[in-house]
Amino acid sequence: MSEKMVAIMKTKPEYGAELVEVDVPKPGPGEVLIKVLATSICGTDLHIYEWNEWAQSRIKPPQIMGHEVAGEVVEVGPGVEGIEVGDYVSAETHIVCGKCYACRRGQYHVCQNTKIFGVDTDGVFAEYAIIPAQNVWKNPKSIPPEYATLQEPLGNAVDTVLAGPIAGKSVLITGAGPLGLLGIAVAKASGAYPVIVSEPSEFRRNLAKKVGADYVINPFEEDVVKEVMDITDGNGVDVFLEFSGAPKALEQGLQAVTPAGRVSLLGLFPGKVSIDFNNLIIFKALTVYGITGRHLWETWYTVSRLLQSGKLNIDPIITHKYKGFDKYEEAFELMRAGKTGKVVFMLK
Ligand SMILES: NC(=O)C1=CN([C@@H]2O[C@H](COP(=O)(O)OP(=O)(O)OC[C@H]3O[C@@H](n4cnc5c(N)ncnc54)[C@H](O)[C@@H]3O)[C@@H](O)[C@H]2O)C=CC1
Ligand SMILES: CC(=O)[C@H](N)C(=O)O
Ligand SMILES: [Zn+2]
Ligand SMILES: [Zn+2]
Repeated sequence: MSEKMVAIMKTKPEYGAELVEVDVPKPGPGEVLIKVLATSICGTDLHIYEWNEWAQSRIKPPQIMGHEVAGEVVEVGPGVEGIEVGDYVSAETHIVCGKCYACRRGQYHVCQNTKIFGVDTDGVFAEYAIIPAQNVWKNPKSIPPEYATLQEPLGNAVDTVLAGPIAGKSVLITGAGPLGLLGIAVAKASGAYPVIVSEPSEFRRNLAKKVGADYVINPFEEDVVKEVMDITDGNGVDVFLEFSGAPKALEQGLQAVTPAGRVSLLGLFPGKVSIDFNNLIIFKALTVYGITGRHLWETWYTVSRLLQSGKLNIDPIITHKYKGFDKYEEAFELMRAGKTGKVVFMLK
């Protein structure tokens, strides 16, 4: 193994990133070193690349980017047990403390001391990467690296879709970005029908149909609520899954969900949102879930088994696969333009 490696690094507190050559890191106590086989871009990486307000408040350059990964363990640090050189792994991004009130209640996804690797530490957009041993997830060889790297965002989609009963339920999904597209795949694999998707981008509405959406709506040109009512004989949908972070979509979904229906909210809104709570939530007796991260480790088992079942139609979602990191600027610009589903860097 060479002592140097290539990495995509946020080198400066400004727009963009650089492809740099750095030392291959050594795993410390409780850490493993992996050779990266595949890694994929998350919307959060785009925020860091664009250097938006949130990124400026959280990221401390210089720092290697990226947090979605599949790789092979090449070195194990002192004190690590149960992980061997050669293991094929992915990683949970939330580094949790195990000591806080949330962790002690088993609610690790809302650990009050969460650190996120690739956000608060060096990440995985590199030939090799350090992963805390407590965050390592072992993959079966049957899951190819380009799927295995998507397990982390698939976990967000699984927690959103499967927060309540879904088989045989009518569903509205607002937002068919990478996460909404994964949500469509999970909903269809889980027996939902019809799955109605509201998405302003034609490119992404077409992707939604390829993934299995039964109906697609352009919210900028059609009346979402009317379309949903027409499709559901005036009843509304049983389940509303919000993946856009658009306040208008939230309001439309709350109007379109049937009384006593279920709502899962994953999308992050640009700021405070004004909602008619009395008429859209309380008098409709809705069950509303806030979704963040992944339940550890239950969600990872669900994601892995869904992938192994072969029922998740995620091939159309992987719209761009790059060999190595050389075209990383093109990848980020295409993502920024909304012209992608998931973008994967293959390093095998
Ligand atoms: N809660 C959590 O743990 C996490 C939340 N997120 C959030 O989930 C959301 C989805 O993530 P990505 O797919 O990566 O985001 P994205 O920004 O790529 O996709 C959002 C989609 O919503 C669409 N959209 C915009 N306005 C709309 C409207 N009025 N109606 C319907 N669709 C509309 C956009 O065209 C876009 O395709 C984002 O807000 C992201 O910040 C992402 C990761 C974790
Ligand atoms: C911050 C992230 O983007 C990450 N995917 C998460 O689930 O927290
Ligand atoms: Zn992410
Ligand atoms: Zn904790």
